[in-house]
Amino acid sequence: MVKYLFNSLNDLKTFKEDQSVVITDIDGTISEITSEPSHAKITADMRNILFVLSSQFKFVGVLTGRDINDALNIIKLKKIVYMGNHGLQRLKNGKIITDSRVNVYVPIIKEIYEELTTKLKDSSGFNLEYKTLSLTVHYNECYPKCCAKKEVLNTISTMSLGKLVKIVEGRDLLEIRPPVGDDKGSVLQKFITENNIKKIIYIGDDINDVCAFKKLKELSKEQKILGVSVAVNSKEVPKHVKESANFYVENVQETFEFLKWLSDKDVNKCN
Ligand SMILES: O=P(O)(O)OC[C@H]1O[C@H](O[C@H]2O[C@H](CO)[C@@H](O)[C@H](O)[C@H]2O)[C@H](O)[C@@H](O)[C@@H]1O
Repeated sequence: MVKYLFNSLNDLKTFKEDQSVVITDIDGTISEITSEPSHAKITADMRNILFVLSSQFKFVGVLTGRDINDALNIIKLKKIVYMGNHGLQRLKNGKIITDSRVNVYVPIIKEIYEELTTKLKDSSGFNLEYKTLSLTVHYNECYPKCCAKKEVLNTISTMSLGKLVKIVEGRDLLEIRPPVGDDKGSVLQKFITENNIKKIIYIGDDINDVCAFKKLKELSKEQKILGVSVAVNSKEVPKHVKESANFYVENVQETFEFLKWLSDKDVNKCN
């Protein structure tokens, strides 16, 4: 049963130590949702707390559906771990490493982007975010949203290249991705194994974060790690997303409060 995080801080004191890891999603988790994706940003306070935590903890990182350059532009911190395009891109020693399995799909994604742009140009509200390795079709400005989603799915089904890609639903969006690569759960698991992580917190708000929540539960149950997941709630967040996590906070501001609490070494201030 998911618990309100600020009633459960005692359970989380064990994470206030330098071997801990915090990985977070970006949109809706550490940055407020904006109707135009390119307007998303994090506050100076949020940036500061991520910076502080990155010098206290083993790792602090973001695992996002955004292109990694976009994530870098939003976060603007050198010391943290970046995993972009749902883990298809990673930043290592200042260089972007791309999962080589996607190379063959790059021109396919581009062609689908161009075709969709043409086919959806007379329908109002769609916003196409081209991310080289994937493509996001936002319909948050369409009305009704369910029809917009159907329109995109129907349009892709008429394209010959449509059969070669994977379509994944997110918060008022459909993502067109290569059929290779992993979900956020498998990406997180790989990261945990590669870095011998024993204590990890994952924070997210979207359907795509559920795999990460579930993976941490599974690995914790097998006693491989001590992992907790935190869902950032809002009226747009589907109930099952919140219920898949161990804890929830009510909004992005509470994510910040939680990160601040984690960075505070004085455990007596916890409650
Ligand atoms: O895994 P995430 O970091 O949460 O990435 C998921 C998608 O986030 C972005 O879209 C979401 O945020 C936008 C800005 O607030 C908002 O306009 C949109 O409705 C949300 O779905 C991003 O633009 C996508 O590329 C990511 O896949």
